[in-house]
Amino acid sequence: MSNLFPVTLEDATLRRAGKTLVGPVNLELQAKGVTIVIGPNGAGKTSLLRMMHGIARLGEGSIHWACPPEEARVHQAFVFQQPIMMRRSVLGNLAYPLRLTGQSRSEARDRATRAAIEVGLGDMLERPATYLSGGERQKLALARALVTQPELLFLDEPCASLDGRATREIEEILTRAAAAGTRLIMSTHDMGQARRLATEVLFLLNGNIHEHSSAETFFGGTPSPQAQAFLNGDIVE
Ligand SMILES: Nc1ncnc2c1ncn2[C@@H]1O[C@H](COP(=O)(O)OP(=O)(O)OP(=O)(O)O)[C@@H](O)[C@H]1O
Repeated sequence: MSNLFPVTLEDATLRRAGKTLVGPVNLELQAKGVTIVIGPNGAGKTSLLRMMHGIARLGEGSIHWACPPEEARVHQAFVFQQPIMMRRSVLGNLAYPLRLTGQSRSEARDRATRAAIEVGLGDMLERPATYLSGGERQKLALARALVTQPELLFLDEPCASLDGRATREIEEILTRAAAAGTRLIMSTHDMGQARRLATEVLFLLNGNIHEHSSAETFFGGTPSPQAQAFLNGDIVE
């Protein structure tokens, strides 16, 4: 069970160059589940995730975690659409964050090896991360994010440029992480993926949350008219 939740956003707003990218957002997220963030291009999905994680500095309003903010920071991780790899082996990429938390070289190596096996990279331990395929890189990025056992994991379209097989494998890893208690907040353009993973949905329009509902309500036929239009593939503005 997470110590970070509930998290409450009060009029949280992100601005850049005089433009409001997202907000004011008022939202409370509970400790359990998989929150899928969807909406048209430019609706503010990435901006919302970055603002919540703290990579993008809040302009106005506030974000309250159930624990001190420094603690909340330590217990969360972020996976980007384009994974950033260190110029090290698969094992080196996975061991590095563990070394930063103070684990000994051999502890970090053992844990990193298990983490690689868990995501199906067990036979590539010594391969330079820069030699990996797109799907393998994203699995490594996920393993690296999960290896320190975060309570909350943000993911920004992690399967955007992956084929069906890699997408399925990533979804299996995410499903296992969620079952093991990691709270997931993830944006996607793939409505099939949203249906497969979501327990609740945040539907964004024009930088704001237009709808926050359970996956059952959202996909079960009773979303708002704009959300229904989006699900139908209509252009929504
Ligand atoms: N650093 C920035 N400076 C100025 N404008 C930005 C910046 N980052 C994003 N934007 C703008 O903010 C809006 C929201 O962008 P964001 O990437 O959050 O949307 P999104 O829903 O994730 O879009 P997509 O589905 O296309 O990835 C867009 O109009 C975008 O052009």
